Amino acid sequence: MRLFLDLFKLRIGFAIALTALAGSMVAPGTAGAWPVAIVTLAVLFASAAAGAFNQYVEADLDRRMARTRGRAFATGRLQRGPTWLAIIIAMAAGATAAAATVSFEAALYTFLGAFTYAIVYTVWLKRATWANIVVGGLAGSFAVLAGAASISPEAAHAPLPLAFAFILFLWTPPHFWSLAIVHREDYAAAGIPMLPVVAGEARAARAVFAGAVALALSALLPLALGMGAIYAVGAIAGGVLFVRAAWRLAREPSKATARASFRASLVQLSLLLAAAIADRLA
Ligand code: HEM
Ligand SMILES: CC(C)=CCC/C(C)=C/CC/C(C)=C/COP(=O)(O)OP(=O)(O)O
Repeated sequence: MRLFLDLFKLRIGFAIALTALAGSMVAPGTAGAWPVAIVTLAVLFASAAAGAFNQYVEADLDRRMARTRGRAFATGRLQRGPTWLAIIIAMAAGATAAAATVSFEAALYTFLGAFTYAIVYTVWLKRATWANIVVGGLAGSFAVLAGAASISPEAAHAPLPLAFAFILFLWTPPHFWSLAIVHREDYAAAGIPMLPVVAGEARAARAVFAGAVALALSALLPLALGMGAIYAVGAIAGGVLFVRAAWRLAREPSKATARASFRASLVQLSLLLAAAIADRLA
């Protein structure tokens, strides 16, 4: 069970699936429960495939980092080879095909989300530039658009889904840079140019703070586009929480303040997505 959760990064998968569900809820129009359920599950499976692919490709890196040393491909508990590659590709293809039964756009964005994480971020950018995560953040944006496309092809490009896609894009860098400060030595040892490694802890901490402020402000944008009071409470509470944690990190960069900022990013996103869904159900 533990192996399964870790191999497919299922906790992250559930967050991505919740993101897609929120995308479908804020999209204009209504559809049956089926298309929404199919696309939400397709995003979960596509994310699982991309997460397993990431570990398949990074077995060498994972062995050099304390946090990831115990992963199945890194320890050799699972053998790298054609069988696992086939399973991973089949999962991604199956997820994209399932989304295609709903609409071309739903399939396109599900595919692009997994492709951005698995290929653009993991293979092309992660080892090459500190901006890896800025581009990689588009993966979360695609989850929003995939969810919105479960309502109708045009719904994915309506103002509210686009606003939430933008919010996810802004969310990812301060989310990840907080954690990268905690594990800076790990990334340095593995030779990965994450921001705290190339720019130092203090500048990375200031970037987290600036990112959290931009995020908290952008989270207000949906209020101008029709979201109501329930969303306002979740977006403002989450924003205040994350900005406060990021401020403490910027003032006093340390592993403890960075860990608190990472946790605050997860609470902020959960509050924002849950509030968006509740607002639409109310
Ligand atoms: C390319 C962009 C991203 C990067 C590089 C990134 C990086 C990370 C890392 C390194 C962890 C540590 C978890 C582990 O040990 O596996 C993590 C945790 C987490 N991330 Fe992200 N993340 C990204 C995007 C996202 C997105 C878009 C979401 C959700 C919408 C998300 C949700 C989460 C959650 C829920 C956790 C906690 C999981 C746990 O406790 O195991 N992340 N992230
Ligand atoms: C629409 C759709 C299917 C979207 C899926 C996108 C997705 C799963 C994004 C998550 C990105 C992520 C968990 C990165 C982990 O970083 P890392 O792999 O560098 O972390 P590590 O050091 O723990 O391996």
